[in-house]
Amino acid sequence: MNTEKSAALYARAVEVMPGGNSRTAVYSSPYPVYVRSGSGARVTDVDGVERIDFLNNSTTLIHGHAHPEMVEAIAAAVGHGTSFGMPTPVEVEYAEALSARNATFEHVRFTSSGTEAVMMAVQAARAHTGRPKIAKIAGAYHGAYDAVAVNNDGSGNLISHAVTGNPEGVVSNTVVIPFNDPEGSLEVLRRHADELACVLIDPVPWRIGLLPASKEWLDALREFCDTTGALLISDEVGSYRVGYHGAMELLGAEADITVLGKVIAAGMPIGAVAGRRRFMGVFDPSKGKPALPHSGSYNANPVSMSSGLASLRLLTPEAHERIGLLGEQARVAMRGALADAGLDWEVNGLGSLFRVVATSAPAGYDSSAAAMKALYWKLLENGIHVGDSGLGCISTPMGEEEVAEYAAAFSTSLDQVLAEGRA
Ligand SMILES: Cc1ncc(COP(=O)(O)O)c(/C=N\OC[C@@H]2NC(=O)[C@H](CON)NC2=O)c1O
Repeated sequence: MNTEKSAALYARAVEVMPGGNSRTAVYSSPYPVYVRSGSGARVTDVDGVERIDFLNNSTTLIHGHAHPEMVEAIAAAVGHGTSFGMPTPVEVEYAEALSARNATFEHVRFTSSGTEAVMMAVQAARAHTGRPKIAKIAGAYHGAYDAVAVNNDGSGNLISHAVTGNPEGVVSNTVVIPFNDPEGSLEVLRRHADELACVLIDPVPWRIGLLPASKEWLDALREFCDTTGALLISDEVGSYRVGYHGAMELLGAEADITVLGKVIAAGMPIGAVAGRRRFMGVFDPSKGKPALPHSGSYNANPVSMSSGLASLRLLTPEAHERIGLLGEQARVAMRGALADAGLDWEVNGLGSLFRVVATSAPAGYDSSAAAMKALYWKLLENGIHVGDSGLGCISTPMGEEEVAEYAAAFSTSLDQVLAEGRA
């Protein structure tokens, strides 16, 4: 596989950036493949190699690359100015459209990333309740905010290990609960009940396997929060795309506050906090100094707002259903290829999201992760881009042809990985 130009770019990058990188998720060893452009479901790298993009920037690009309606909306917005020290009409229009997506989105507020939206949702819960502690799922990822950068690496154990440098004063206010384990979760939550501001969950947490939350577990969390006054926060930055009204509605549950990002603008920087009025009131500056002041130079900038409005217009119930069916086709095809290869790996996901979970190391590989990384590179050689930890998704420009191409490449790449392990 020709990656000469990527190698040359990386050699320059390491001179001016730590490890030549600005985003851990896009680093690959020995160096990442650099992309030149994207169009629809396909991307072209700097060496001219075209691939079908099933990663879509960590599932953000639900309408693929350079969708004509998205480009038109963003270009028109840019032509009138990229940001202002005043609100713009499109912020109101987009807030109305987003609020209409779910009955619990009574009030919405915009940020420029999912990380910021998680941070503001947690701070809102702390401001509303006056309590310091938060609970999160063991192993789940919620972005870079230090209060949630605790036990977020997919390990799943209940030890509150944290990212390097996270101070004890932060880590001690974050407790972790076992995913989809009602009794185990309640045992932890009851121990901290009078100090808990919120229970923060991802209803389809990708780092611990991309399995959906069970109704039993969600009901147990809902009842705990109703009883103790802690807020139930659903972080749907990644999982919102599983249903027109979002993941919690699809799973038969309700959150007090929902965090959104990625697909709600599908390409421009975005984050959103959407919740019941009584909880969002901490942000309200119209009745004197707000309990929780919150600003950000690009919050609700008209380019992101226009991108968001275009994305929601394209995200119809029919579009959701179609990409959900294609997601299931991809999951079934991958399970068949793994069975044919004699591998016990899992294929999980919901709707248009999927993830291959390497559960064992094939012959010749010293870990399942090493085999997964080998599969990532083989798929790149075979014309497919998907996450190096197995995460992938369907975009609206895709059809059965792209899924068939993916299935064929997945089967071929799997055989090549196993053959190399045996060699
Ligand atoms: C549930 C959830 N909450 C918050 C965030 C942060 O949003 P962001 O600041 O807009 O990236 C995210 C962001 N990205 O998650 C997808 C994926 N998750 C990851 O763990 C990796 C990083 O490590 N491999 N990179 C990714 O982009 C998220 O999934």
